[in-house]
Amino acid sequence: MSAEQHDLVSRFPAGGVAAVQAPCPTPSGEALQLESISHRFDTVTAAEDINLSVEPEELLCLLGPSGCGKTTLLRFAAGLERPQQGRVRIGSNLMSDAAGSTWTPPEQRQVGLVFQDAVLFPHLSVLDNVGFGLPKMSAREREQRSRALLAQLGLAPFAESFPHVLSGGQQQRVALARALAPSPRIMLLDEPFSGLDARLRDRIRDDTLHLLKRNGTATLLVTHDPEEALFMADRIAVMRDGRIVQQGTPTDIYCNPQDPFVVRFFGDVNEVRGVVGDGRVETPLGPVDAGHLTDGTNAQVLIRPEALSVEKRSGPIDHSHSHVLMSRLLGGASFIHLCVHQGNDEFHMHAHMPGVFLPQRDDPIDIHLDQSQAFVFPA
Ligand SMILES: Nc1ncnc2c1ncn2[C@@H]1O[C@H](COP(=O)(O)OP(=O)(O)OP(=O)(O)O)[C@@H](O)[C@H]1O
Repeated sequence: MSAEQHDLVSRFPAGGVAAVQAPCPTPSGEALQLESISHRFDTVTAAEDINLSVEPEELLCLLGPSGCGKTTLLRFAAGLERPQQGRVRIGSNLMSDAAGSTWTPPEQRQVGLVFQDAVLFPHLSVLDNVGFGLPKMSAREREQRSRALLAQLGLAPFAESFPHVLSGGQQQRVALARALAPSPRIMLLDEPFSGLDARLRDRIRDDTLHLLKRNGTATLLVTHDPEEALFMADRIAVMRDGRIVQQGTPTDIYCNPQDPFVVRFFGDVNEVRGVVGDGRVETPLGPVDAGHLTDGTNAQVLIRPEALSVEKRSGPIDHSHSHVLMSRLLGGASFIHLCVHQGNDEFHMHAHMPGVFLPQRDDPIDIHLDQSQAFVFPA
């Protein structure tokens, strides 16, 4: 537990949730709004004119590489840091305004905070940890609410246990239940699954998603993991260097990326350069529609490996034709290294094929391109 997290837990209950008597009514308008937020730490721009809102019941993922400013935005929402410019609203209430004197401390914001570490009270039972943020409820109501949340997370048998006997994943679920217990206006989750091993992480993500949706809780989730964002989010905001590069539904972001950074951030890509002619760019896999780019523009074409469909050709080994370099089974998909020919040029490309498809080294192949996963940008 970091010193700051210890302080937070001591200052206000439930690991960052202000104590409330009963579930809050759903606020009108956005659950959270960050308006024109800018902030610098010395020479680092952590936030540059950020405008972001989370709707009631919506789960918004802030996605980006380490150091891009995700946690800083979450801290502005929680009231753990004051932005140098801009405003923060929770529900219809102004929480902070850099231009004026408005400032609401974290314990009065009715937010639920969950960090990468569970930060439980070691001397309290699981049940009492979850009920800690509900001091104004009767003991009976508090117990009912806590047990109901524990049951939703499969933790009912551990209600009387103490945190030290729980696994890391179970502790993280208790932290979630505790943050949710007072029905916060918004849950702020900062990489809550990143300390868990892969299989456990998948289960807890799934449990968390269902819990948040069942409770209709607006949530801002910070993550650097694109798969996690796709799995969890109703909407994703992709960040880089303190700026939001693109925001939209997971399908928008994945299938209609507006910037090469967004394409690359979601995984491996095959890159080809060319010049737009007749509204297209010639690639070793055939012509790709250049969209709005005008003829003569130098272009980069980013092609996702799953856009390549590989078929084995019958016939002898012929290195003047596209062929297989190596195949690996990844589990649900196969990863194939290809030598792709275009005239006298050779390109090393990657293909993902569903299921078990493992052509041998040197096998001659035909390749079909799914243009919906090929994206053209100015070079
Ligand atoms: N209190 C601080 N003092 C100085 N620089 C800071 C402070 N807090 C954050 N920064 C810097 O601001 C930038 C954004 O940091 P932030 O923690 O918000 O990024 P992040 O995207 O959450 O990264 P990570 O995923 O690694 O946590 C980084 O360059 C970081 O070093």
